[in-house]
Amino acid sequence: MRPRYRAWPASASSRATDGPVAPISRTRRSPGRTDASLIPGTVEEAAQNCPRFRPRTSGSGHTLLRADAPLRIDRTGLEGCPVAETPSPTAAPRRPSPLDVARKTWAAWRRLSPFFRRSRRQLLLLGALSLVAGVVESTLIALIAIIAASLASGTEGVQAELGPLALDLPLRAAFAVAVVLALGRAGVNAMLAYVPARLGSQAMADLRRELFDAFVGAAWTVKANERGGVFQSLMNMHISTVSQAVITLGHGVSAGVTFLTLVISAYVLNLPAAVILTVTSVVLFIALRPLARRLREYARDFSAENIEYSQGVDEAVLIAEEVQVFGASPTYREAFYGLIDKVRLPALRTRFLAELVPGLFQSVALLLLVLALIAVSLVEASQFTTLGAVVLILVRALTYGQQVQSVATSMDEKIPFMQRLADAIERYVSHPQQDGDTDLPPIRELGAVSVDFSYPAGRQVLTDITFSVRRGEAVGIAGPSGSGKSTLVQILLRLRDATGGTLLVNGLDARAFRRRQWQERVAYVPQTPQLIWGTVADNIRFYRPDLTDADIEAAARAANIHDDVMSWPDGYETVVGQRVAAVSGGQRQRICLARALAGTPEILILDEATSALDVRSEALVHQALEGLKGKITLFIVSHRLSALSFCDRVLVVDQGRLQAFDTPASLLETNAFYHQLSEITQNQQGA
Ligand SMILES: Nc1ncnc2c1ncn2[C@@H]1O[C@H](COP(=O)(O)OP(=O)(O)OP(=O)(O)O)[C@@H](O)[C@H]1O
Repeated sequence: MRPRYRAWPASASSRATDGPVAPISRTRRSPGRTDASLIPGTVEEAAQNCPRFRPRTSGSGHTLLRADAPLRIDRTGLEGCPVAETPSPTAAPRRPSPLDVARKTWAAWRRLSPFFRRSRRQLLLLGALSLVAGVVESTLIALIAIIAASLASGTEGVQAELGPLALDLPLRAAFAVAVVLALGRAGVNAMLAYVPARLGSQAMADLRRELFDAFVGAAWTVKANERGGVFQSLMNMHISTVSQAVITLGHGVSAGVTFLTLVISAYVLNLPAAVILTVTSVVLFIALRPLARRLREYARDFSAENIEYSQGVDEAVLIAEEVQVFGASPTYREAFYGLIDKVRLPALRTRFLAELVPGLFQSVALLLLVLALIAVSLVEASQFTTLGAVVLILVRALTYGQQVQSVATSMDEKIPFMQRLADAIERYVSHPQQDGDTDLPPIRELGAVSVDFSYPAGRQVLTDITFSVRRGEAVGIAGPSGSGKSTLVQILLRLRDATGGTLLVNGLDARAFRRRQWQERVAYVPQTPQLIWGTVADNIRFYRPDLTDADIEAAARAANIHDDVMSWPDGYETVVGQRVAAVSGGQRQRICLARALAGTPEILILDEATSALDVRSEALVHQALEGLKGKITLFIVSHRLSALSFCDRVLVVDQGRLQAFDTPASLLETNAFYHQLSEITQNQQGA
């Protein structure tokens, strides 16, 4: 029996399912699996581990698996494949040694420190400002305490021993100094509020640029394997969280320095009280660390579930039209609600612990403060004025101590987001697009010699493909579904490199040539080209500012879309985009053809660009291609005889091998696939 293939709806991954097919994309990780007969992790991972599955991608972009025998998938995994390595149930996990912990902490810091590198100067500025704020505040607090004591005792002036300093001021002068200090503190406070805000917004913009550049510069293989919604979630939620982390760190530096300054002031004023305060804070900080560790675990779950959720949201937008037409089925609804619920619990736990830890710190700290004061009053009952100042400074210092604790808690909450962002940037940066360093000459001849290709986790998709195409030829690419046509196109576009053999340009290895020049000279129209939100002119120009309005119009004429554009009230200024009904599918295809032609390419590749069009739209595109024939080299992937018979020669690919490369007329006589295609077409036309 021939194995069957079927596209898999994303929502299906969350419910029990039977059948000989399984998705390898858009599936969910199953935490906490223990059953040795199931593979924990994504189905993609399962496919890599399990010889029963072979992956492929359909023309519609779905990634499918072929199973040799019926199997069952449910939300916990994939039944029937052995776990590659089953950990021994008796082996107790080794407790990490303090050295391990230190090493891990250092490694984690080294990964995360780049996020803060650019902020270092401003963090130093914050530290300096906080030092000033701390000194001003402790002086002000001590002065208030002393003035209050003087007023209570009815003395004219203000006299006190402030550690090594002896204070002797008239009351008015003391009031004036206090007002100046209070205003100064307000000024420093404003700066302390501004610097972290600036830090955060700067970090957000820098990180967005860095992630975008890393993504754009990454090899296509990495981007093609990225699950939907991941990049969006990284760009939005993760970067926002990391920028908040930078702000939080700024507040932490500020609170920490102010705390230390106040503690030092307390040391100067009253040593025993200060010692007790320091010990109290350190003990508290250490006692609350386990809770903070738990918080970090919850935050990690929160980050992971958020990615899943973003993926679901992304998909909800993609299939909005179908859902509108078919209605949201209870199963789809249930799957989406499942995503919402999966985020809810980690969000609840994370928020609860994030609020609980600082609150606990404050409550316990106040209790310990009372105990500390009792101890101090017993030791130094005679120095009531300085004792009053110390009490106020201690209370204030505890507020900053609590802020430091909440900063630590908040950082725990955010670190998993930072780790994930660092992972993604590393993933993109470590797989850059390869580039050549030779200038690309005019392309006289493009060919392949013994080209093989295998996807990383899959079988060989192309085998020993050899052909050569002269400049100006129109070449069709035909073959059954899954035979490797789109993969061959990706190699011609240099999106993927052949795993064996060579793509040749004028007899030289294509990898030697600069990619930028390749991109300028080799254009592409995919099956479902995307319009960007903007005018028709923007869409044709597509971020190439050197293209003039005349170039845009010429390309639109060549693509047979000019007349349509001119019939719209705003002409080339008509706003189009993914969700604008202003253009039909055929017009969209021709706008994208114009986009491809606007850069005056030497090679144009169309991957089933007319397969979704009606006969009239297809005829208009063919008319456009007719005008290009002989001027540029054309590669046209198509299942339609109308498109293929227009070509000079057709490459017939079957099961990854080149079956024939000949003129349409000869293929009709000699090639079974082409002949069959012709018969089907004739039957359809006759029907
Ligand atoms: N990203 C991928 N990872 C693993 N295998 C893949 C991937 N993309 C495609 N394949 C496999 O490569 C084979 C060829 O796929 P390709 O999309 O090139 O075929 P095609 O001839 O263009 O098919 P169609 O006419 O249906 O679009 C398929 O069997 C598919 O399973």
